[in-house]
Amino acid sequence: MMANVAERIIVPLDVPTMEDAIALLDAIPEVTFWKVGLELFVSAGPAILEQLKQRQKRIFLDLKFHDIPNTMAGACRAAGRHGVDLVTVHAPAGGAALKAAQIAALEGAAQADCPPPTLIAVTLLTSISNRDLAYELKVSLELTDYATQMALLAQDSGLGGIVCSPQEANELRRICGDDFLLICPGVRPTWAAMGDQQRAMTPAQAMAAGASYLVIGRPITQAPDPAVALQKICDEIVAPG
Ligand SMILES: O=C(O)c1cc(=O)[nH]c(=O)n1[C@@H]1O[C@H](COP(=O)(O)O)[C@@H](O)[C@H]1O
Repeated sequence: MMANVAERIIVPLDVPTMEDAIALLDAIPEVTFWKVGLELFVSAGPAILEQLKQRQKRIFLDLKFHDIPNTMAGACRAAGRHGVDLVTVHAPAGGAALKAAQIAALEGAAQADCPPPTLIAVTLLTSISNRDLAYELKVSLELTDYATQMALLAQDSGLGGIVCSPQEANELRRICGDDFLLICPGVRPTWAAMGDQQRAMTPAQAMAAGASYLVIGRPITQAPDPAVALQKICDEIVAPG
């Protein structure tokens, strides 16, 4: 039971250097699924992916591509060649870009003779509040309606899933069905600081809402003992207090 729960937690390597990343990998060997994001990929490059493969880890390459179709396709083709499990794009890039990205990711994987990644689209960043959406981004839809439209755009474009807040997960699971991956960041145990997350839920609530995987960073990585924090989160998911 515990092993299954831990396997559904993706931990981001949100650190500045390869050395810091390796120190984190060594500190929590229990983590099976790691996320490589913008900070580390820009600093360390694809070499970090090799480190993860050597350790037989699953890899979420989170570079959140958002560009015109031709550029998205090129980036996703290159990502497909890395043999990673998940790759992110931004849903508001539009249907043509998402479709081109999906086709190109499969082409890249075939060229490199590796398993194709699952492409997932960010619906609306979990750092955006209801108020930000309306007043800064000038989106007149209700937040859940907007996230739903982005999720359906991703699904209709052939992608395998989305990144969404746990607050929308219940509704998006109902609408998109059981075979669609819902990856949920914006996860905070009651004992952790919110930081810049605006639409968060606890790990147990996020799982109950229908998340396929939780992305949990600072509550684990900034804890005095990351392994203890991970265990505490797993315990809280199995037996919510
Ligand atoms: O695509 C993501 O992973 C992502 C999307 C989103 O809407 N919100 C979000 O927080 N993330 C990522 O999830 C991680 C959350 O980290 P913590 O806030 O430290 O738990 C970060 O690496 C973010 O880049």
